[in-house]
Order: sequence, then C-alpha cells, then structure tokens
Amino acid sequence: MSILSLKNVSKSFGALTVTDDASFDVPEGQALGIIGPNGAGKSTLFNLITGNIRSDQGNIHFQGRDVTKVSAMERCLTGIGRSFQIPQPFEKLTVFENLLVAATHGRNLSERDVRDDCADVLERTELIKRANVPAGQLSLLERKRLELSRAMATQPKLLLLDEIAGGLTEGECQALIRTIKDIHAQGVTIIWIEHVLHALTSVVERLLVLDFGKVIGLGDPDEIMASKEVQEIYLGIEV
Ligand SMILES: Nc1ncnc2c1ncn2[C@@H]1O[C@H](COP(=O)(O)OP(=O)(O)OP(=O)(O)O)[C@@H](O)[C@H]1O
Repeated sequence: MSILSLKNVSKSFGALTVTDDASFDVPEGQALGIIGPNGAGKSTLFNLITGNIRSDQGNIHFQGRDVTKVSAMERCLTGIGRSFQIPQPFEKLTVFENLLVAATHGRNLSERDVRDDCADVLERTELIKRANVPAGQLSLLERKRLELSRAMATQPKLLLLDEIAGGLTEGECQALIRTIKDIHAQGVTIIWIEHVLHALTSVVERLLVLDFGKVIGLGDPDEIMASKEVQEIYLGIEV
C-alpha cells in the first residue's frame, strides 16, 4: 500500500514552473531518494508534501486521505515529519528542550506526555549524552543529529530528510547513515533529498530524479545512476 501518492502536482512561482505535473507513489516502509541539479525543485516538492506551500494543480494523498488542502500543522499531526536543509534549532535551549518544543507542537501534547518519548528519540539518534547541552554548542554532526531528532520527536510515519549529510566528513557521514538505517529499520517511510550520492544510495531502495521540476526518472538506484539521461543532466557527464 502507498503511504504517499502525488497525482499531477504542479507549482509555479510567477512564470517559473518549479513542480511540473509530478506523479509518483511511495509504498509504506520504503526509502526513496530524490536527486537533481540545484534549483530542480526538490525542496519545493517537500514543501508541497508537508503543506508549507500549496500546489496550483493536482492531488496529494497521505495514508489514503486527500491532504491537498490540509494545513502543514495537521499534516504533521497525522505523521509527516521533516528535517530542514539549514538546521535552525533554538540555540540557547538545550538539546532536550529543543525536542520538547518539537514534540509538544508536532503532536499537540503536554511536555509531561512527551518527555519519555523525547528521551527515547535521543537514545536512537545517539544524542542522549548531550541532552542538557545548549544546541548552540553542538558540533556539525550533532546539529545534524538534533535536526533528525526534532523531526523524529513528532513521531512521523513518513520522514522527509532534506540534504542532511552535507558538509560532514566521511566518518561522520557513515555514523549518520547508521542512524538513518536504524530509523528506517523501525518501519519509518523515508524520502531523502541528498547531493551526497553514496550516502543516499547506501540507504534508499528507489531513486527519483527531478530536472526543471519534472520527474525524469524513478526506479532502482543502480539503474537510475547508470542511465544516460541522469549522467548527462545530473552529473554533467557527456556519454
Ligand atoms: N517561495 C519562492 N518564490 C519564488 N521562487 C522560489 C520560491 N521557492 C523556490 N523558488 C525557486 O524555485 C526553484 C527551485 O527551488 P528549490 O529550492 O525547490 O530547488 P532545489 O532542487 O531544492 O535546489 P537545491 O538543490 O539548490 O537546494 C529555484 O529557482 C528557486 O529560486
């Protein structure tokens, strides 16, 4: 069964069409990677799925329900969580306090009701030892982990990751991949936008390619990466 389904979704900013008739399904429990050149419309696609922006045309179904006109807040409450390309935690709040904010708002519950779950999330994302440290004092990898934790604190069924591996060393990247694999193994469906291709392809089962807002490829990661179109358009290699 598909957890997410987009049908003929389009979005323009003025004369610029940023999402062009996008249609695809994400089966429950799958990890889907999204690649494409800068400005291809990847983050915009996330904003359409989360409800941060509305589509001009088309429909979005989540768990069988048409959420096209549903607010971002309600989509979050029903299980769509995301991390942002540029982490913006509350720098002066501790890691744990940052999670409490995400969990209480993202689940519409009191702090008392979410405390244990927040501690569980920090265990899984390996940040529990830093729970009482202000977010502003974290290393880059820890900030990435906090961004992931804030998304997980909303208890998503569908987790959207926006370029979470950028800027990390290879060792840090591998550590983050292990955590993402662990989250995926718990049954969370993942859609991951990433320019660090080896990180992405080590996790996802399918790859979607966007170019000028159009879905130009969707399928097995190895086949997609080897395709002439992707090599030319995405990697800039003439084959
Ligand atoms: N709110 C907006 N108003 C006007 N133009 C926008 C808006 N949001 C995005 N755009 C434009 O839409 C295009 C796609 O942007 P988007 O951020 O979705 O691309 P992207 O594939 O995520 O790029 P990157 O890989 O660089 O993050 C860009 O040309 C961008 O300038």
